[in-house]
Amino acid sequence: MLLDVKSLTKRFGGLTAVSNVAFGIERGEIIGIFGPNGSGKTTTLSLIAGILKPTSGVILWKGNDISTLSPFEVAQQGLVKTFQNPQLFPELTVVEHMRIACHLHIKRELGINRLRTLIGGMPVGLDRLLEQKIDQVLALCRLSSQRNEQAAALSYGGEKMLGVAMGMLCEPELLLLDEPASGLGHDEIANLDAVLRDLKSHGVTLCIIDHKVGFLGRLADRSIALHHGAVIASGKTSDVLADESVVAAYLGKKHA
Ligand SMILES: Nc1ncnc2c1ncn2[C@@H]1O[C@H](COP(=O)(O)OP(=O)(O)OP(=O)(O)O)[C@@H](O)[C@H]1O
Repeated sequence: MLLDVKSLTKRFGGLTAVSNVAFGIERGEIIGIFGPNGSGKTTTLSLIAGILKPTSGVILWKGNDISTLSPFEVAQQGLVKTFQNPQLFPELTVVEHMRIACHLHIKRELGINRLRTLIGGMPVGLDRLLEQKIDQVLALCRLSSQRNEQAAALSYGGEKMLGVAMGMLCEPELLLLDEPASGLGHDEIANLDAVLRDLKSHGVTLCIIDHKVGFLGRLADRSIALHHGAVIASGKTSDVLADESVVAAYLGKKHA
């Protein structure tokens, strides 16, 4: 098991946002997390990514508890979270954003101590390697033709894809995606679907939260459904989406 979440609970004062959640992720799968607004999806991803600390429970990554690590340390382990709305610099180009995102890659490649020696400039060859890596990831994310465009010129879908591409430069083993399809049109969702399948075929394990049941229903091998912070169904995605309690949670009991 790559990731094993056990009895995960997060309280904000009197509100229990995540309640005793347990699930596992195997290498190479796409896992979907469904749930209506406020059901605890983002909180769960933020706990896994180290952005929030659990009130109780453990998060095992390859058997080691990572629940007390900082987001940076979690990312170094190979778990990277993308944001629903990536914070971009409007005047910087796509490729300049990618270069900024390379810092973690450099640290992993050379080790933190070696990074200190880079302040005076990169070792010969490393910059070329990084540019190659950037080109590969831009191609994978269908952003090559926009490499020299300013972020301000990107569509919303392009901005979100750049967020995914920047996450990919951290070389994730597990990429956590927070609502990658929200706000996207039909063609952009089809493009996203193709990119995420390509990432999977390149060996990246994906954990995706989204409201778009059609999109995630097609993509996710397995899913969990949350309601009021608790898991109400888990298993094969089609079974989870057909589950009576999941339908009731989304549409209200009288429609279920
Ligand atoms: N930092 C916080 N402080 C207090 N309450 C919070 C905080 N973050 C989230 N919550 C609450 O925890 C609950 C779960 O929120 P969360 O954002 O995880 O849900 P979600 O399923 O991702 O919702 P959405 O689909 O609307 O993004 C909500 O009631 C929310 O208001």
